[in-house]
Amino acid sequence: MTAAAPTVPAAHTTVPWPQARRAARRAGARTGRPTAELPLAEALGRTLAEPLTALTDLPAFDTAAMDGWAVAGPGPWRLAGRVLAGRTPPPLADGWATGIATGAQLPPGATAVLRREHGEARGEVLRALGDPGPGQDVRPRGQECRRGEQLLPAGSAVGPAVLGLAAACGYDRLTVRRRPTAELLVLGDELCGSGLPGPGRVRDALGPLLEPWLTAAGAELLGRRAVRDDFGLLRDALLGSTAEVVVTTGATAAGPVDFLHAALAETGARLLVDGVAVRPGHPMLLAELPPSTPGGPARHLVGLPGNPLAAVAGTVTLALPLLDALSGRQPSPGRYARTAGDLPGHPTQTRLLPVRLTEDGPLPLAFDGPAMLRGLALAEALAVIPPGGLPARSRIELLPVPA
Ligand SMILES: Nc1nc2c(c(=O)[nH]1)N[C@H]1C(S)=C(S)[C@@H](COP(=O)(O)OP(=O)(O)OC[C@H]3O[C@@H](n4cnc5c(N)ncnc54)[C@H](O)[C@@H]3O)O[C@H]1N2
Ligand code: MOO
Repeated sequence: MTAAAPTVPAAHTTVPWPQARRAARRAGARTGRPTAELPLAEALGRTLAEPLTALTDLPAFDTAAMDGWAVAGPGPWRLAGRVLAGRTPPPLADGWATGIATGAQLPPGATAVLRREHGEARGEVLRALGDPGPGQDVRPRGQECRRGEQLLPAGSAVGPAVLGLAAACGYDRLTVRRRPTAELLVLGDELCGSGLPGPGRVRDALGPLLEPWLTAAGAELLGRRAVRDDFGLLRDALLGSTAEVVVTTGATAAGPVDFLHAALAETGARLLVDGVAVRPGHPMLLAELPPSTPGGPARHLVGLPGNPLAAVAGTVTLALPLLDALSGRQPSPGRYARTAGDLPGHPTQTRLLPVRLTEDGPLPLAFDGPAMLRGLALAEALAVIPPGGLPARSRIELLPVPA
């Protein structure tokens, strides 16, 4: 039998947009995160749980920076042998030179590298076309870092460059934050998961959009479920989810079958954000769910409005800052640009506008209605227009779009 929904008004104690974003970050930062030690390739996209400290001097030995000759003392030199990369060379006595390759270890006693194009070898004698000063074209041991030196702080995102640096200084594994688990619940009887939309039927656009976006934002997605417009089914879906972050779409407003507020009240959830002064997306919400096991970690629910661009606004405002904090990432300083012309705003609410980025500044795109994705699909950012709008040449914040 279908459970009757208790009457819970969508209270919508609307907060300013910057405050909502901060609340989401704070909620995630309060939650302790377990760590995992993973092989380098698996650490990609995670966050460092500990500072990255050099395990060795870099370079680990005095290295030839150019192809040519390692020389000891001033020239001309007597020439003997050669050193290739990967070998351990014997010492070089004063007045001697030996052929050397870029990346090879400098022989003990060598004072510089003479580039091939700067020297002339005749038989066993090497002359310089201009004497190399001491240390010329040598990368001295420890030039980039010393063993034990901190290279990156905890909280740094692990991208390909961090993997390269970690490998260069001797890491096989990295200690990273475990990814927060997430589940996506797509609400709405009118939605269909395949084929053409028809009379009264709407294709679920948010499942395909949010799944990869949340994953790219650091979540380990446990699954996506379609939930019918039924109070009991929604309540049970919330109670049954084990995810640390439950993301719902739709049912945030006060329509006849918008059961999200009622279901949250029934599960004992605490609303942290209930309505935000932003267009689109104002009915978005953030709640703290009771732990799925007594004493377990805090869980959260992000309620995204059903209108697709409003859901995108909810994602950048609440879901991404929450996932960022849960992933242990340091707050990013943000991206900014200068506006070309005036950008009109809402009198009291922040506007989030899909824009293209041009040399002159961000340019608003057409088809930016709350139910539309056509503008967003061309957008390179969402521009943040504070209440009242922005005059030309203003600094404007840019938020990420799904990529
Ligand atoms: N009386 C009022 N009505 C509404 C208000 C309001 O302030 N007073 N706010 C409007 C705004 S703004 C939004 S946004 C929506 C939010 O509604 P819900 O979160 O309850 O979402 P639904 O009613 O379930 O759906 C709204 C709309 O979006 C379509 N939808 C839903 N899910 C999907 C999906 N996965 N893929 C594509 N499209 C989806 C749905 O079919 C509806 O057209 O409320 C307004 N109403
Ligand atoms: O917040 Mo609703 O976002 O505009 O359509």
